[in-house]
Amino acid sequence: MSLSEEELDEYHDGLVRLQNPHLELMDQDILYHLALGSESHDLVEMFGDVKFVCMGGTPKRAEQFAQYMMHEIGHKLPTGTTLVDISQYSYRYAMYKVGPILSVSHGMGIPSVGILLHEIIKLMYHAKVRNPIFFRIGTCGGIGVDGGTVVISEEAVDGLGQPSFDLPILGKVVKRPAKVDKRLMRDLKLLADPNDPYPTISGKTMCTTDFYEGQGRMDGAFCCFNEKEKMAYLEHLRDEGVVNIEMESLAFTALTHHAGIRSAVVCVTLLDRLKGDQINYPKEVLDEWQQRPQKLVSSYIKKFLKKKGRVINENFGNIAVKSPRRFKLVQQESESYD
Ligand SMILES: O=P(O)(O)O[C@@H]1C[C@H](O)[C@@H](CO)O1
Ligand SMILES: O=c1cc[nH]c(=O)[nH]1
Repeated sequence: MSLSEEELDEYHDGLVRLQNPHLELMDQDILYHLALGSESHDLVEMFGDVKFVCMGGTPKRAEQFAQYMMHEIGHKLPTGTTLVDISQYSYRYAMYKVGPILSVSHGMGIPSVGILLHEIIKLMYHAKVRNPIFFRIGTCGGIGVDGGTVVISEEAVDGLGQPSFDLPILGKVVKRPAKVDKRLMRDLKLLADPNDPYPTISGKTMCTTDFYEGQGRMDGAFCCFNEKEKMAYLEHLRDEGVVNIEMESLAFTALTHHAGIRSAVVCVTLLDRLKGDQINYPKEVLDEWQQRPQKLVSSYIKKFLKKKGRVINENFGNIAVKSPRRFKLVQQESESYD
């Protein structure tokens, strides 16, 4: 059961609550896929000032977003240090911290983002983070919209059009509603720059468990339908209000909502699926497109920090830096951003 609005309101302190009584009984909690632990690391010291958790599929995007945000908020690293992947020894996900921003890769698909969310939500809990906001910054296929369009998800549905994340647990299907935070979604929409040479729209996102047949593609190793059937399906999706298809929004919105964490999904379309299956734009074009959702999320973060009286162009919080022997944290200025 998710926390109701009233229950959330009771938690004035904004701390992340876990709905798992068993964790309290454990001596330590090993966040295995992040290469972190509640006893081996001082998680409050390392992550206590996090306000934004931004996720995308690839390690490269996580690093690029961290570098970009470093520039955008004027975050300075101590002389002689570089940004490091805090989770590099997990060999699974990549994670960078830039002041109040965590930039993490989630891999492809619901199982991968689901595992990461369990551990990141526990990380928020152990670190005593208050009121964090999560973003998925991704790519997708558009339905009736050109490549390069930025899509903010209004709702997420599965491949059968159901707005819930259904997970078999102990032999029974547990349904968790895939709810987008409407206020966050509207705030993001208002931040779209009318001078951008590309549209920013919102709509229904379909989240599939496959990139090929599951998204109605005919260019996979297998295909069990013909062009006419495919087009009828994609046009049906369009008529149902689906504007894009990707592979993580369902678990992302459902698990953040279940944890009482505000979240939004912002993806760029890499093609219009009504026009084809293959992504054949030049790499430079695709790279530029992938920066578009980052720009929107950056506008939100910068506006938020300004509103909270945090001056852009100052150094923020704790950052992970490389030391000759091991990662260590350099304490700069510990602040909370709730
Ligand atoms: O965030 P990314 O670009 O990984 O999102 C989509 C959905 C899948 O993870 C992947 C398929 O190419 O891209
Ligand atoms: O078509 C696409 C493009 C990116 N990601 C997807 O899941 N589908």
